[in-house]
Amino acid sequence: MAPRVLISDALSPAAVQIFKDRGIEVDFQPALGKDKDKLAEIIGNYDGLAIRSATKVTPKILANATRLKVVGRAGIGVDNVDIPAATAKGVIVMNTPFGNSITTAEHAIAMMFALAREIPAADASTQAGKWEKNRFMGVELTAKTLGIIGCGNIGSIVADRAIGLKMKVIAFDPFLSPERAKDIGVEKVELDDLLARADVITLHTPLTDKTRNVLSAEAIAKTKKGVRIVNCARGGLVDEAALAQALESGHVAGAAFDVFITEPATENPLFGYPNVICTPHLGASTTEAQENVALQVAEQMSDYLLRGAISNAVNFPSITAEEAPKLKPFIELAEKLGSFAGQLTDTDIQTVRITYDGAVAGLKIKALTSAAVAGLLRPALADINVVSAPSIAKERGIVVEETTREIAGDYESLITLTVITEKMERSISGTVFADGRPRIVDIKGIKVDAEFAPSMLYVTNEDRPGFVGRFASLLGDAGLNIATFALGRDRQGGDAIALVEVDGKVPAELVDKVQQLPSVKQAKPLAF
Ligand SMILES: NC(=O)c1ccc[n+]([C@@H]2O[C@H](COP(=O)([O-])OP(=O)(O)OC[C@H]3O[C@@H](n4cnc5c(N)ncnc54)[C@H](O)[C@@H]3O)[C@@H](O)[C@H]2O)c1
Ligand SMILES: O=C(O)[C@H](O)COP(=O)(O)O
Repeated sequence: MAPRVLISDALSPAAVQIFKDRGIEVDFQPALGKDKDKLAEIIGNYDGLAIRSATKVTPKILANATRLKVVGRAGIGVDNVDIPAATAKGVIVMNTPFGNSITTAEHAIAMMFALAREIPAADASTQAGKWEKNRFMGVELTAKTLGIIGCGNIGSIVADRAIGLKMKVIAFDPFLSPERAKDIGVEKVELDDLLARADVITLHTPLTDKTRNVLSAEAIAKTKKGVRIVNCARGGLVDEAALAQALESGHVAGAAFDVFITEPATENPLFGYPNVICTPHLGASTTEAQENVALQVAEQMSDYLLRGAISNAVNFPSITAEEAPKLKPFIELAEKLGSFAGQLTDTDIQTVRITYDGAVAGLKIKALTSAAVAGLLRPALADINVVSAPSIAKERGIVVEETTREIAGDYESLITLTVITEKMERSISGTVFADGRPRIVDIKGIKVDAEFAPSMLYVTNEDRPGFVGRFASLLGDAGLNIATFALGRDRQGGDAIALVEVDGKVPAELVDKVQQLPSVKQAKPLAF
């Protein structure tokens, strides 16, 4: 069945065409994002959801999203998506981190000019027939100091444009390296220094617990009298009420805001001041940027839904379209090794150790580890998948350790999964043969050679004569046909393992009977 995607925001129709061209069914309902009840009602019909900032992907929406595999944000900020809830549900969240950066940087520069020359007010006055030539006295930007808070993709483009305008650019960004600052021609400063020196301050950070109210009343009080403030990043970076007071007192000469604490902003403490300019979250709204982000998100979502390739996901490592087919059989192996161990482990798991030997060590092991953990926990938690597994393991206090050794041993690639509980430590190893099928090659240090089958019986016993005959008779008496039979032992008369593939489900009574055979230590049905 072809995957189905819902576009619930005003994306460029270019996205619709991409989905169609890739063979994906698409519903384009650009106003639906604002109707959360309707969205919750229909989201269960879709494998993918493409959004901008109007659609809020809440736990309630996700709870109804039974088929959803991917949320694609045609833009940068994913603060309208509950990432932990999406991850817990196994939904990939991806964005397009660069497609609208230039456009947004240009909006910030436009806002700075509009503030410096009071263009909106002058326009309104002129068109009202007033010709107030003496009312509007602007400031020149050349040689002024621009303070950038957050000098990432957009901040550094703003810096580049401002340098072109002959401004002095200073930046506060704890993650900006001195080398990068030098490369882009900005002076890296501390926040207080920026506040004291900047004639114009522009914000370009995401909204996090650390950046919320980065321009608080206290910070605004430290700014230069006559400062102008531009926010084209996120509402909440500036304390709007404190800024309104500073505008009132004349300490701040003007403010230009594209983003607000509450959006859509129909009322706001900043509204009504003559020296405030507001736009309705238009930073990314140019034909070019919207085309970029729509095309990119549709390509990324299609690649994931059709080929398992992951790019720009905020909750999973990237997997390219070339890597995806190489990873696929090892993801299956890792998940099945995890499942094997999970079906045999009844007590609380403390640690999972996964070792990658040989060629597999060169692949994206994060994805393989996630698959192994998903397989391991699935017997206890049916809904888990590779996306949600790491966070669920963390939540349960399970330590996940990974080791890679690129030198191959007996096999070109080998994955060994070790589960440690309070009472025991159990390891199982597997590989992928040339036919692409995963095999079990070692259980608890005992060599075996078996495929993972839909119905299996796993038996550990003491290596004594007579076991195989009695065991096979019990299966025969129960009318259960043996498809394959793998045996292994650590030494003559030591510990032995039988891994048997059978046609049909293993009845519980049969498991009890096998368990009672002399020399049997454990009998357990397994399903893959
Ligand atoms: N108005 C719009 O329409 C619009 C459009 C695009 C992006 N945005 C927003 O613009 C913002 C910046 O986007 P970007 O693509 O440049 O992001 P980015 O991740 O490239 O850059 C963000 C920068 O902020 C810095 N930062 C993080 N925490 C900080 C802190 N505590 N103090 C100072 N700096 C800090 C980071 O180190 C990084 O360099 C985001 O909030 C994004 O959502 C808005
Ligand atoms: O984070 C972003 O990309 C911007 O805020 C743009 O949001 P929009 O797509 O709703 O215009």
